[in-house]
Amino acid sequence: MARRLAVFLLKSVLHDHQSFDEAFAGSSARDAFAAMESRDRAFARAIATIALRRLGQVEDMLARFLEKPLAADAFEARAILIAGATQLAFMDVAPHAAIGLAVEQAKASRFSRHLGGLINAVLRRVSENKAAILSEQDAAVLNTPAWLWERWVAAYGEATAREIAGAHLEEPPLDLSVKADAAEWAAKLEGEVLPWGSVRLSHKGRVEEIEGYAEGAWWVQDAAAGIPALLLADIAGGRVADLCAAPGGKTAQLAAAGAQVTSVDISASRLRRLGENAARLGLSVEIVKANVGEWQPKDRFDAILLDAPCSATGTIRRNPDIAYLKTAEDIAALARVQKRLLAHALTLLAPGGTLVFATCSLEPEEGEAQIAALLADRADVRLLPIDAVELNLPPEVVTPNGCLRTLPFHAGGMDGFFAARLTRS
Ligand SMILES: C[S@@+](CC[C@H](N)C(=O)[O-])C[C@H]1O[C@@H](n2cnc3c(N)ncnc32)[C@H](O)[C@@H]1O
Repeated sequence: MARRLAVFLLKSVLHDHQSFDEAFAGSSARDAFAAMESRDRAFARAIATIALRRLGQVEDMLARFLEKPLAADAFEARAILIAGATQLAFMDVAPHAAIGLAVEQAKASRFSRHLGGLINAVLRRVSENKAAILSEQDAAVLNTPAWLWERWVAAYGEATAREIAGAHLEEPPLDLSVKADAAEWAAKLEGEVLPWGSVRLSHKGRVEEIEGYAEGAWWVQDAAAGIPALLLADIAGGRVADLCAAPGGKTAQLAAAGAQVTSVDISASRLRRLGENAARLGLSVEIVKANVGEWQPKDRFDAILLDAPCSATGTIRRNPDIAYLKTAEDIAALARVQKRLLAHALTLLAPGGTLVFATCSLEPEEGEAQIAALLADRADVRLLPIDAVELNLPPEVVTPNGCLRTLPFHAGGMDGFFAARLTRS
């Protein structure tokens, strides 16, 4: 059953272009997967996630033994082959189990029944030849879609692009943001406190079962995602707008720092989650459903955090499906949205106030270039440079002009984030 779910998840992402998390969440509502034990679901998730992290290598292996490419409508057989080869090459699953169950699954399906023999032959050859193939593959290049590889080489140089791609192969740790007493919680949970206050756990389990979850002592948030809110210093008692706020990781930080927070988002369902999260954490925030590009509050804000919608290529390590769901056109379209939201957000800032613009993208159009264009355009807007020492940040995450640029391999692994701190006269 685990293999069937893994194949369903791979088909959902690679063929139906659905997000992995949506497909995984939706799968439990399907009769076929409803009764699965959580251990099997976790194994299915592992197969599909590793397959997406290593997709280029896996497809390269398969192509070596397929006499001709599979027909376009053989997407189920393709997913069965990918799941099977992933188990053989990257999960140390016994060949008779990985191959036998793949063939069984194909034979039980009216779409793939006729390909059972081919699947058997190809997976056998993968199993026999995997060590030799792995030793000659260029994992970084193969596992990064070509258009992203070209962009990252252009933006960061080849050596850094290789480090980015390398980080995408690693299973990320679980990072928490803590309401208070990070050191105490790190000790209790046997984690470590990172210098800017996030707590990192190496062991994983169901988040809801970890001590402190139910009492609202902490929430899950990548260590890099925890930095933008810290850039708004001295906000206790101030009026702060968190724009594009749901599900509320940064809202929680701002509220825990003592600000009066107004959280704005366009999505009702995501705002519902924000409300639930704030309630669990015992934090009080004002929630507004609005389009940030048009929102007209009564008063201006002392501080604003705009965590704009973006391509999220900085989160590929946590969400490897993103590499196969996003396109270059998405980046251009999102950059236009960000420009509009940022221009409007600046109108909501009190003169002399501070605005942090953030995206979890590796693409300069959604970060460095966005801010360079704004500063060239607007004499009334100024960059307030970030000082790594001020927040105990590793020096490599601050750019020469004082913006935040984290990359997935920084600090033992973190999301790729960009942030700029601005003020308006
Ligand atoms: C990167 S996520 C925000 C994550 C959030 N800041 C956190 O820390 O938990 C971007 C959010 O922008 C919202 N969004 C997208 N376009 C919007 C718009 N025009 N106005 C308001 N919210 C928008 C999405 O619904 C999504 O929740």
